[in-house]
Amino acid sequence: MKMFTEVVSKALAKSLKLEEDCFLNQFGERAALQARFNYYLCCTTPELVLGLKSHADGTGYTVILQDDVEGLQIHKDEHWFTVPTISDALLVLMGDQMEIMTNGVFKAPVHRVVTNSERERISVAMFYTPEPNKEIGPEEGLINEERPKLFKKVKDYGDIHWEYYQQEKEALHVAKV
Ligand SMILES: O=C(O)CCC(=O)C(=O)O
Ligand SMILES: [Fe+2]
Repeated sequence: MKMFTEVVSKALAKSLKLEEDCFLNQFGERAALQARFNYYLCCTTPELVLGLKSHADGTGYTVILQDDVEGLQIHKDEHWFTVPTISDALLVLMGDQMEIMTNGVFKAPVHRVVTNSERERISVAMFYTPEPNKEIGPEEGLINEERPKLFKKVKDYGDIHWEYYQQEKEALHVAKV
């Protein structure tokens, strides 16, 4: 997985015409990679019960492996879109900290998981987060007259995000200029 995050972080940097190690440098040598196994039971009233409430991740980015049962949905333009399941594919979902590092070019999508009455669902989410105590902030190359600096430097943003998540609040405004 470490190798995977290196490849992805470099590709993301190159796609924005930035120096390829810039995000890896922000994540730091001791960047954290934590896995969570999610098990969603069948639910007889899926219209009433969510598997996971709506949120944006506090990570740098999250790598998700889904089984063949749909359930993950992304919020865009006031609609929920179901993410298709593709066998053996890894889904890379931007987290708030990539939104900060890219000065808002990449957005951390709000997402949720719905339940279904016929099949249980399992997913593995790997949370890739900058190393503890390391300051991260917008890449200089993504700040200009048209796109002024949108975010301040922050550290341990994952902890701040968790506090807000518990209270059902979004945390990103804390990092806004
Ligand atoms: O189960 C999924 O597909 C997504 C899980 C998720 O969003 C999370 O664990 O933060
Ligand atoms: Fe998530």
